[in-house]
Amino acid sequence: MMNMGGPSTIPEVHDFLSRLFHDRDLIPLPFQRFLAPVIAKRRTPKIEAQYTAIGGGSPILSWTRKQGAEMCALLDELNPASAPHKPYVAFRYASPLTETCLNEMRADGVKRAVAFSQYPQYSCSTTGSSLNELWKVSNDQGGWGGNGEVEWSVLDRWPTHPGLVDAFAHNIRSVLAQYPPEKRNQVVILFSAHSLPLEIVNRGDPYTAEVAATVFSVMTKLGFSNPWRLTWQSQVGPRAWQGPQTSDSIQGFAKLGQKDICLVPIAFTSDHIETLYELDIEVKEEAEKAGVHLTRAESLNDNPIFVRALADVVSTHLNAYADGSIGPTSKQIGLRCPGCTNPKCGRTKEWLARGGKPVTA
Ligand SMILES: C=CC1=C(C)c2cc3[nH]c(cc4nc(cc5[nH]c(cc1n2)c(C)c5CCC(=O)O)C(CCC(=O)O)=C4C)c(C)c3C=C
Ligand code: FES
Ligand SMILES: [Fe+2]
Repeated sequence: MMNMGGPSTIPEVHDFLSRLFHDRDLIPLPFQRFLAPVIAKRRTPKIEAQYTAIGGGSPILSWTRKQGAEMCALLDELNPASAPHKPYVAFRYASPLTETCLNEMRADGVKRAVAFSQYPQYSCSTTGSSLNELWKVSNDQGGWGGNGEVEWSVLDRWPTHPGLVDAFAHNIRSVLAQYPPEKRNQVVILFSAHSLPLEIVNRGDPYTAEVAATVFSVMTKLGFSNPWRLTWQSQVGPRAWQGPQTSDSIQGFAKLGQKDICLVPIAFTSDHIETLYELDIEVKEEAEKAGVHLTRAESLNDNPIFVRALADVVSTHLNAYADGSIGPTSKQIGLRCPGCTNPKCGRTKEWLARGGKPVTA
């Protein structure tokens, strides 16, 4: 289960930010090795305060472990032929890192594994970075797992999986049910996803289109019961990012007289500072000042519909792989972005297409 991860405790915040700012797949900086530590150090107090405000750390590891355990219990029933199934967590910027994950798999003698991205929508800056890291750690000198020790397949995206869409629709309906019937279908459903720098969007990154696909599937499931928009949050730094921004959009709607808004975080499946701090504290305060009554759909976390969806995504993949109707990767992952200049992408994708085996002469 691959994801970015988050600091479970306050003392882990600095190392989390340091790894994040060192990642050239996420943020290519000039003089990265010198600038990354400086920016990470400067940003640490602010981010520590945010994690303190949400209870002293990111809940992502505990949610991921719970999701993994429940998903595998379901998988043992659904796919007895490949049982027992066991979840391993590989975070990009926080513990447990890819290295720890592979060491655990090695100790357990794992021979078959699915690299399962926990980002439903694919971006080269998120899932792509995690896969590049998997290549690096498993292929580096002394690394394990990248030379045929493990038969790998990849679940790189699942933006419109019916179970995922159902889980989002269920959480939205639960919030709408709290409104009086005469207001219920007037509430604006405001889907909010983490933004991307426009350089990445314009390189041809699939993320914005896949997020829009999730949103459209959820609205289809809801029978287009309400007006809706997709907006983008959490931009950092001076570069241009995909807009419109979530907070600006709420202010814009307020000016237009639209004062009932229900926020839906659509590109991350567990709670994290961007829901618990940015949306629930910062954005909510600004909205209230503008006279907007803001509600939020719960994150998917351990929603049973969502956990069943995770099991179904994997089960369907295992069956299709076993009967030969799919290979180790999706067709889509083989196609690099038209503007890609990152040699790591090519190397990782070729290795994954071989199911994690070395090149044979
Ligand atoms: C699908 C989700 C995410 C995308 C896409 C994404 C892209 C992206 N992020 C940054 C920079 C930062 N992100 C930070 C934290 C953070 N990012 C996401 C998700 C996505 N990011 C999450 C869930 C979190 C919080 C982790 C948690 O609490 O569990 C941070 C650190 C916080 C801060 O300093 O503000 C930075 C920096 C870029 C540049 C980027 C696209 C290239
Ligand atoms: S940046 Fe998208 S494939 Fe390299
Ligand atoms: Fe981010």
